[in-house]
Amino acid sequence: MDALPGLPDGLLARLALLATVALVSSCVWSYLRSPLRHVPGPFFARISDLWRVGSWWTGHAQLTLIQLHRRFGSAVRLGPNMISLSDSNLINVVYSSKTPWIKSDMYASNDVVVDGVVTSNLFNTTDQAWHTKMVKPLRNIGTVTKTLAFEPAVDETIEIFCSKLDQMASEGVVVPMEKWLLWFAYDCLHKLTFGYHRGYLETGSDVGNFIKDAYGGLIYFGLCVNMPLLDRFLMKNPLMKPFLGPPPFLWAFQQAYADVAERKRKHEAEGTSPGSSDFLDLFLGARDSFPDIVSNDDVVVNYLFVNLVAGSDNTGISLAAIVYHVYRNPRILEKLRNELEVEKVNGTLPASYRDTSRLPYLDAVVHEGLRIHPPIGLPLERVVPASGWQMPDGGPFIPAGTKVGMNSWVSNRDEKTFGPEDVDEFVPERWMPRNGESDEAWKGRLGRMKSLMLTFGFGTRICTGKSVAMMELYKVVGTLVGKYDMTFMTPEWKMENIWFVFPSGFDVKIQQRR
Ligand code: HEM
Repeated sequence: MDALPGLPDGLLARLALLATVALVSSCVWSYLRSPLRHVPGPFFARISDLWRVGSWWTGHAQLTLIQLHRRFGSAVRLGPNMISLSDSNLINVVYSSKTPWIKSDMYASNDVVVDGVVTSNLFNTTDQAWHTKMVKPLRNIGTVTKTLAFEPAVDETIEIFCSKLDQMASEGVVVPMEKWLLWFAYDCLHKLTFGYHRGYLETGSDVGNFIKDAYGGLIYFGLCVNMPLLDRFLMKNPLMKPFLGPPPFLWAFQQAYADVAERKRKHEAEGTSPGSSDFLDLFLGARDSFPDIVSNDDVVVNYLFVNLVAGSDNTGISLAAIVYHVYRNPRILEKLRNELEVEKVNGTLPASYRDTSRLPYLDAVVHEGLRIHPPIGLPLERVVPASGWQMPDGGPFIPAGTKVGMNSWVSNRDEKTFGPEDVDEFVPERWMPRNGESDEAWKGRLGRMKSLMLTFGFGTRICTGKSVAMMELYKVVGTLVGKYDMTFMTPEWKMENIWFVFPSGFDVKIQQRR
């Protein structure tokens, strides 16, 4: 083969040889000399992150990881510099609030580049000081009282959802339930964020392809999470700019800026102050309490957008998981209906948050769904701090800079915390008092399970939308179970793990109960 024009004869071949030698040496070093060599794991995972990319590619990386932990134990080497942990007690160490370990570089591929500037958000930032500052207004907003102010908007969305279900029930059509629950979650959070529905439920479709675009972004994120180097060669590479097109969600960002401007105009014209019926008003109000943080419209739009993207798929998938498992188990469905009837909660539908959140069996069902099918299906990575970390129970010393993560699909199946019932099965009874268990012992066990379930994250980076999400889950599950029967049209649903574990094939015919 001729040398490339401009390159001396043979230089290309020598460069290729040099690169191969460097790569092979790094693999051999990684395998033989790495300080992590005593942590067991698949052979290829020890030498290259490509092993993780391959596992992700299959679409069921969470199931592979469960199997790996059952084979190798509580610590598994997932990459040359990455360890996965399964012991739910270690959540308190890795995600501790007191001395937080920072998020790893896997999150950086979620940054967007706008006009050449890399922009982070609350979810993906690895800058702990910036996060501590930016999260303050949200912590203030996420109180239970503020969440209750959102309830009428959730009710309105449930009513639209039920009117569509009533219509589909009377037509006898097959309902792809996981899609409708996703549209519910997107519409509900859009209403809570901007004060109006985007129209997913009304039209029964993905308006403006927002959900499809979000899915495309997640595929990219999920790929780079496993090998962050790829992001530096792709999206964050200036040479790739001509091939990338406009930044994702450009039109949705423009719409968000227009919504903020319109709301400010409205308050000015009417002489009103921002209230608390949606996040947009809450953030405009937060400008007074946190003027140095919520300093301009860019910050407000950043908060609103991350809410929408971080919260919608998560809630839709969780709803689908809970509803699927309940309707697949007639015994559980019956027991839940009895509780709703005895407590007279199904007298008023949509079921109220105050009524539904105090029902122990509904609470058990919701937590069991969140435990067995958490929406996020890859480890939440953190970096071991400068002091290094001595693993417990005679494990090896893990040096500073190592990436360590827990996957909630794995830690939520930790038998020590969530057993002795079969941890792979949907058994809400694990959250209920056992025969002969005192009230005090049950409450202690319940509190421990709830605090060690990783579905919403933990510590300083715990989900800021948890109380809003829980309100949606209790109310929607309470309402559906009270109002509808479902007949399954497929033997089983399928799952695809790209970062979120999306279900498909939850096809049912529905009948109104009354
Ligand atoms: C069942 C539903 C939900 C689940 C399971 C869930 C789960 C999570 C998890 C695991 C994290 C932390 C990820 C990490 O450590 O890397 C997170 C962060 C976040 N979630 Fe959620 N989420 C849900 C709903 C929501 C909703 C409804 C909202 C908005 C109202 C929301 C907004 C956020 C934000 C803004 C963050 C970043 C927080 C920070 O780093 O300070 N989430 N969520």
